[in-house]
Amino acid sequence: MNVVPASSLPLRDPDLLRQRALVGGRWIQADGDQACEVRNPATGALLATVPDMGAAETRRAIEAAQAAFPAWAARTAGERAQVLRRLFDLMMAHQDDLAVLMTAEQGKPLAEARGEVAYAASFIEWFGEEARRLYGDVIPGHAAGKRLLVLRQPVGVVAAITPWNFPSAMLARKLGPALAAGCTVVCKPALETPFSALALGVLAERAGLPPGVLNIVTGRDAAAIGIELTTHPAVRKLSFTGSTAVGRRLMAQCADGLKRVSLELGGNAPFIVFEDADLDAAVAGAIASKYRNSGQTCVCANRIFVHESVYESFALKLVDAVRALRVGDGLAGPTDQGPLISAAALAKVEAHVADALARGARLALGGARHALGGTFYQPTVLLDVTPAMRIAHEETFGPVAPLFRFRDEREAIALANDDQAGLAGYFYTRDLARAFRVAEALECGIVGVNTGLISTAVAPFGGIKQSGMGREGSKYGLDDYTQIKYLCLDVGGSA
Ligand SMILES: NC(=O)c1ccc[n+]([C@@H]2O[C@H](COP(=O)([O-])OP(=O)(O)OC[C@H]3O[C@@H](n4cnc5c(N)ncnc54)[C@H](O)[C@@H]3O)[C@@H](O)[C@H]2O)c1
Ligand SMILES: O=C[C@H](O)CS(=O)(=O)O
Repeated sequence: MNVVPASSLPLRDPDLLRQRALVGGRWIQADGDQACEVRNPATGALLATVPDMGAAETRRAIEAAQAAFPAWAARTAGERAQVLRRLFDLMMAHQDDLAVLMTAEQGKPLAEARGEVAYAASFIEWFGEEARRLYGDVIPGHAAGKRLLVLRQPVGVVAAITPWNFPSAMLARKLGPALAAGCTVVCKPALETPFSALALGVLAERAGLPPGVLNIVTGRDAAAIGIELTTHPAVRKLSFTGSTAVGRRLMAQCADGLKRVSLELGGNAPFIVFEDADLDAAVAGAIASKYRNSGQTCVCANRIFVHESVYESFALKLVDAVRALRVGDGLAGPTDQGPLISAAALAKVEAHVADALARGARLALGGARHALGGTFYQPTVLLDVTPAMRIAHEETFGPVAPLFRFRDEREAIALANDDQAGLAGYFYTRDLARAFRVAEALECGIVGVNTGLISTAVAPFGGIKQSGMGREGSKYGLDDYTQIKYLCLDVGGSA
């Protein structure tokens, strides 16, 4: 097996590239020493391997997390906060190496990868601070001598399953609140992108996280690992980020054990350009929202609705901006767009474009595989798209901007809400009254008004309808990892 030696990646700290899983504070192989290959999606080169684990190793990871829970939960909030602060500092100190690992395994531009590392680290920082403010309540008694207290306690062992598109941030968005609350974690990263998670495991150890508090299992049989994570009685909560189909299945698997579940699922974000919009700002917002991570983003603009009176001028401006995007291998030089994660992802993008063109859409730019080959796809703009096309109701997860027309505000809202997804929505207008009307009418969990970038650790991130439940980030993000305990004390009547 011609494994690309770790030294072939420009890492200052090669130890961050781990080819072992983390269970109970030990870096281990799979029980049968079998391993999975991980390849660079930009070049197809073999990067390294990770253990091909299954139910047995996952069970041991859960047992390690269970054993570590009492001591970690008993640490003071300040002690947990200090460990999280050290982890934040280490992530930022190793930002460049973590970004190289991410671009190598996921393909995103290096600048975006650096940005994701900082974004991921901000969740660790934010929840390290929030750990100290995990307040309860004292409630005025309902009867003489009664004293009522409300405690917020950690839920216990948390199973975290994360996707490949933001391999560091999607894990940190769970690790931050879970560890801050006093929970312990068993994480299963996507097989396409395990190294970002494993590198976080290395830094967590260096930050002083005790053995067994964070466990990371890898393997090609996600279903087998998932069944263990969703049915083992010691797991009290599942936090999942990924497709709606898998989220639905995992929620069902958690039902028998009545495990707490939070789901960050698929999106189909509308991006509405009203007739009074600042078109240059709207184009900049559309580029930022649509083409970030080559369109492989849950909150990216998946449907762009433009008022008929500005449709042509917006389309011309957008095409000019998309034409300037630099496509390439993020480790070979400055780029704005990388490869898609897999051949299957490429096929879905091609199918959406073909279906739209077959049903009457016009191609304004792109529309074919990129000359770089592999899974690179040309940044694409489609015109005259209608709700009859697949691209209107399926998450494309690729660099394709489909432009729809609308006549008035009522129609725009109806078109935007005509979907089972409800994660993010965006619109551009200069009218303040309209901003509130439309923001309140959109059926989604996150709304960007005159901006295409909404993601931050300080705000609640999550969707409604088929886009999931629960929120990650913000003070609300702790709710998913804590449970309320009510104490009723009878301290006796007056002296
Ligand atoms: N809402 C959000 O915050 C958010 C963020 C990122 C991605 N996503 C969504 O994730 C999807 C893309 O990511 P993906 O392709 O990795 O999604 P996916 O659902 O295929 O995989 C997500 C994770 O689940 C694992 N998995 C797959 N089948 C499983 C099973 N049966 N049991 C246990 N684990 C299983 C995968 O190995 C991976 O780790 C898109 O739909 C995107 O919108 C949502
Ligand atoms: O893909 C979904 C991620 O949540 C993207 S973001 O970076 O959090 O916006």
